[in-house]
Amino acid sequence: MTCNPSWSEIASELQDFQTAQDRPDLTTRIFRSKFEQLRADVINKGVLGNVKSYMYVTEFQKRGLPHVHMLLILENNDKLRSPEEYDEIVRAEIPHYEEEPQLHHAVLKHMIHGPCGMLNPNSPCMKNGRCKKRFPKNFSTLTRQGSDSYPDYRRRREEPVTLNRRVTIDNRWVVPYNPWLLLKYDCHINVEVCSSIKSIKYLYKYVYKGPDRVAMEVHKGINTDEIQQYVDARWICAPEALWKIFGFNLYQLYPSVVRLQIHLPNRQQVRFYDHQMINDILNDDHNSKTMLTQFFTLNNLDVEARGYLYSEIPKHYTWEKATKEWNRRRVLGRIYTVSPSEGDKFYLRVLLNHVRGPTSWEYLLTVNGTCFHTFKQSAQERGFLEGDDSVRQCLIEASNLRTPIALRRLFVTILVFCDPTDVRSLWEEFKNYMVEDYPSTSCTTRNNFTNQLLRDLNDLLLLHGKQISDFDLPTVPLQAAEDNVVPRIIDEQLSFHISHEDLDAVGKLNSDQSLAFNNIMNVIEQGHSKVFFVDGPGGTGKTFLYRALISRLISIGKIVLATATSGIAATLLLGGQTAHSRFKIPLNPDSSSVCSISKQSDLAKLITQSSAIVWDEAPMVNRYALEAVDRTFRDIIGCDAPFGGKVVILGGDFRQVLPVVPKGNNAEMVAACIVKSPLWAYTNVLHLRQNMRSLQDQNFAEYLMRIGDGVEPTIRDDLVKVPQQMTIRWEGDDSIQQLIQVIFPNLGSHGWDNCYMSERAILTPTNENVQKVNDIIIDHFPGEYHNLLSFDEVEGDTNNLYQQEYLNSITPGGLPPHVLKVKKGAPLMLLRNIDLEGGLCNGTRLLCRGTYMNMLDVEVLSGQHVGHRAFLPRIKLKTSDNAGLPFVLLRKQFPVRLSFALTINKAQGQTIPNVGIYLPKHVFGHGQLYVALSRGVSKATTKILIKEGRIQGEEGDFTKNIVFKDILLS
Ligand SMILES: Nc1ncnc2c1ncn2[C@@H]1O[C@H](COP(=O)(O)OP(=O)(O)OP(=O)(O)O)[C@@H](O)[C@H]1O
Repeated sequence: MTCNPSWSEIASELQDFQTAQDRPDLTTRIFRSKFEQLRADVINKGVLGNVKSYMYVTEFQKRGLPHVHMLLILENNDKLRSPEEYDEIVRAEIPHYEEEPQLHHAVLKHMIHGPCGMLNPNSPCMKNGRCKKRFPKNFSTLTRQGSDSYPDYRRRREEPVTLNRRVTIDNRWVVPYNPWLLLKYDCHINVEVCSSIKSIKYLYKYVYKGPDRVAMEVHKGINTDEIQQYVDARWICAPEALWKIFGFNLYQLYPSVVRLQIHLPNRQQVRFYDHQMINDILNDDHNSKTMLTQFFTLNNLDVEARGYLYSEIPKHYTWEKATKEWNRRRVLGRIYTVSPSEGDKFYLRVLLNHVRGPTSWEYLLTVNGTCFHTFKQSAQERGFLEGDDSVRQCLIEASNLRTPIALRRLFVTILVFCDPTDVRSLWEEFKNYMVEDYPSTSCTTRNNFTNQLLRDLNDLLLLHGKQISDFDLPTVPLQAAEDNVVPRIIDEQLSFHISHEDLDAVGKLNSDQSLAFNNIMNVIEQGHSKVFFVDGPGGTGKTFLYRALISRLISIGKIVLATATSGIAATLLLGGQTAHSRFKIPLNPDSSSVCSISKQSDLAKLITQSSAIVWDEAPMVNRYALEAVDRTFRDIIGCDAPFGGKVVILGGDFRQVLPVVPKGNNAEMVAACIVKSPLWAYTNVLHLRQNMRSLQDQNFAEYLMRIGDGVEPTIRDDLVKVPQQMTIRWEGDDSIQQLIQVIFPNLGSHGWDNCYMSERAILTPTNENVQKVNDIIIDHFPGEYHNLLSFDEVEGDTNNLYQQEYLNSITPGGLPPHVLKVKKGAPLMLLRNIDLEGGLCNGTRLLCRGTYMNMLDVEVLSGQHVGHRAFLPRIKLKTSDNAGLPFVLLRKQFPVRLSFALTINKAQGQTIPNVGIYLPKHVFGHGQLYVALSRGVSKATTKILIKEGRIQGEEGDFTKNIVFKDILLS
C-alpha cells in the first residue's frame, strides 16, 4: 500500500503554495491512520480470509512517500488453492466503464504500471532495456499458476484505453489489485497471491534488509572544500524521521519469535561486571538459571508443560527476564542453532527437539532405565539418529519375526528402494531366514534351497523391471524345464491361477454387465479389433465385469493384459499392473511421446500375442499417455489401426476425478481428458447403470447419479442440498468429534480389529485436514504411541544451508510426516507403489502390527490381498517438482500415513461402508463431491459435515457440486 498524496484528508489541509511533500508530518499521519484501518480490515476482520500469521514493514523511498509491504498467511481452510479462488480475490484487468465506473477510474489512476519499455524507455523500472517487473505482461484468457512465484492472472485481450492523450494501455499493464480494497482506500494497493515459498522469502527480505547508508563528507567550514572527516551514516528522509518521532511501528511480526538458550550442563553463559567478585557470582543461584534449566524446573512443577517440547513452550508460557521464570502466554520459540561440529551440544539440541517434558539433564540422558554419558548415545538409543547400518538392522528385526515370505519381499524392497551398499554380505547373513518355509524332503540339499530362493527373488525383482544379475548376488541357475522357448513374461500370463470367485462372476452378471461381456467376447472370439469404453458410475460393477472377462479369457488360454491408472485399482485385477509400468509410458508424456518398448523385447511379443487389454480408470489418465500407447502398439504390431488392431477395453467414470495437470486450471484439465483425444472417435461406449454397491438403498443410488451427472437441483453457485438423514450440523469444532464418534463408534474397544477398521474412514479434501482428523482420532485410539522419525536432507545441500527443524516441520503432499505417530492396531495408508503383486501400492490401507527402530510390520486391510503380512523399511522419498518448494526434500521415512482419514482423491475406487465426509470448505474440483459420496453404500451409513453449509433463509445444509458437463458421456 502506497500513500496517495491527493487523498482529500491531505489535500484539504495544504496551503495554496504547498504540495504534500512539504508536509511530511501530515502525509505520515494520514498514511498511518489509513494503514491502521487497512490492517484492521485484513487482519481483524479477515476481508481476504482469516489470517493465521502476518508481518509487515513500512518503507520510505528516498524523498518519497511511505509505503507498506505486508505478508498475510491465511488459516489453512482459507488458503487460496486454485486459479478460480485467486480470481475471487485478485484481478488484473481494467473493469469496463459501463459496468464499474468507479473501479474503472481507480484502476486507471492507481494500478497502471509505468508505462515503460518502448512507450517510456526512461522509466525507473527499466534495466538493460527491459522492465524489471516484466511489464507488459502477456494476455491470458484464464488465471493459471505461474511458472515462478506469482500466478499469471487473467488478462483478456480487450479494447485499449487511453490513459492520457499520449498513451493508450490495455490489460497487460495492470498491476494486480483487490477491487474492494482499491475502492475503499483510493490508493495503490498491489495484492498478489504468493503461490510459492520463493515469493514469501522475498518479502521477508524487506524486514531484514538493512537501511540505506550514505558516506557523508563533513567539511571543515562552510566556505572550504577541505574535508574534516567521512561519516558512515544512515539516510533518513523526512517522513521516516517523523514516523519515528511519532513513535509509530516500523514493522511487526505475528506471532513473535523467542530465541531459546541452549547449553551443556554447567556451561551456561553468565555475564558480570569487572568490579563483581567471581565467588559472589557463582554463589548467586539466580545466575545459574537459564531458559533451559528453568524449562526443567517448569516440567517438575507443572504437569501440563510436560506435554510440550522445549521449542513449543513459548506458545504457552512467556519468559520473564527479571525473575527468570516461565509464565503462561503465547509466542513462537526457536532454539539457537548449534552446528554438528559443536559436539554433544548438537545432540542435546536433537533431544530437546524430540523429547517432551524433560525434568532434568539426567532425564534427557536416560533411555529405558539406562543413563548414558553423552547426549549423542541417548539420541542414538532413542532412534533420533540415522544408523550406519539401518538396512541390516531392518533385516535383523524382520528375520526375528520368522515370516520368510514377507522377509523375501522385504529383501527385494530393500534392493529396489534402499540402494544397499553391501548386498552380498546381506545375502549371506539372511539367506537362511528367507528359506525357512521351503518344504524339505529327504533329498533336498542346501543348494536346492539357495537356487529356489534366487529364482523366487528374481521373480519378485522382475515385477520392478530388475533381475538378480543387476545386484551383487549369485547367478540364478535355470530350471531344467526353462529352455527359453516362451519368454518368461508370457509364461507368467498363461499360468495365472483363477479364483472360483472370479470364475463364478460370469454367471452373476446383471443385464448391463452381460450385454457388455457378450459384446466384448464376440469381438475377441471373432478376432476383430475394437476399442471399448465401459462407462459406469461408482459401484455399478465395472471391476466385477473386468474380473469376469479376465478370468474367462485366461481360462480359454488367451492372454489379457490387465492394467489400471492407479496402483490400487490395478491390485483389484488378476495380474493387474499400473498402465504406466506395464506399457513403460513416459512420466510426463506430450503429443509425440512413445513408450519405451523395443520391437524385439519380450514385452513387445507379449503385447502382440495378447487378445485384449483392460485399462481401468482411463478417465484419470492424460490423453497423451493413451496416445503414446496407441502409437507404440501400431509400431510394435506393424498395423496402422487404433492400438495396432488390439481389443482395448478402457473403463471408468468421467463423473469422478479427472487427470491431474500440475498447476493447471479447469480448462486444461478438461483438455487433457481422453474424450478430447482423436482416439475417442474410435471408441464404443458400453453403459453400466445399476448401482450394485447400494442395492439396499436405491434412493441413495439415484441421488448419487444426480450428483454425478450434475442434475441435482442447485441454488446459487452450484450449491446442492444434502439429504438431512446424512448431515451432521456444524456447531463448531466439536462437530468434528461428533462425526468421528458416528463413524468410529466405541473406538476404544476396537484396538486391533481389522474388520472394523477396513469398513470405515473419514474423507476430506485436503492433506492438512486429513492430518488434523487423524491426529484427533489417534489420541482416542487405545495403546501406546510409537513416534517414528524421519531423516531429512535437501538434495545437493552440501553446506547444510537448511535447518533441520525447518525441514522436519514441513510435510509436502505425498510425503509422510517427520514424526509418524502410530499405535499398534491403527490403520495406515501406503504412499508409494512398493509391491503391486503383494498388494502394496500407493493408497493401500494397512493395519500396523508392530513398530521397530528400522522396520514396520503391517497387514493389508483391503483389496485382493487382504490379510497379507508385509515388512516395510524406511525409504528415501523425494518431493515432486510441483510441491511448491524451491529445493528437493529427501525424506527417509516409512512410506505410510495414518488412515483413519483420507483425502477424497485417495479414496477413489474403494468401498467404505461407513463413510464420514468432512468439508471444511466447499470442494472446488470436478466430481469431488460425487467421489466422496459414492464410496458409501447407503444414506444411513454415509455422514457429511459441512462447515459453511448454511444459507440464510434456507432450510438444511448445502455444499458445492462441481461437474464439467461437457466431458460427461450422454
Ligand atoms: N453382478 C454382480 N453381482 C454381485 N455383486 C456385484 C455385481 N456387480 C458388482 N457387484 C458388487 O458391487 C460392488 C461394487 O462393484 P465394483 O467395485 O465392481 O464397482 P465399480 O463400478 O468398479 O466401482 P468404482 O467405480 O467405485 O470403483 C462390489 O462389492 C462388487 O462385488
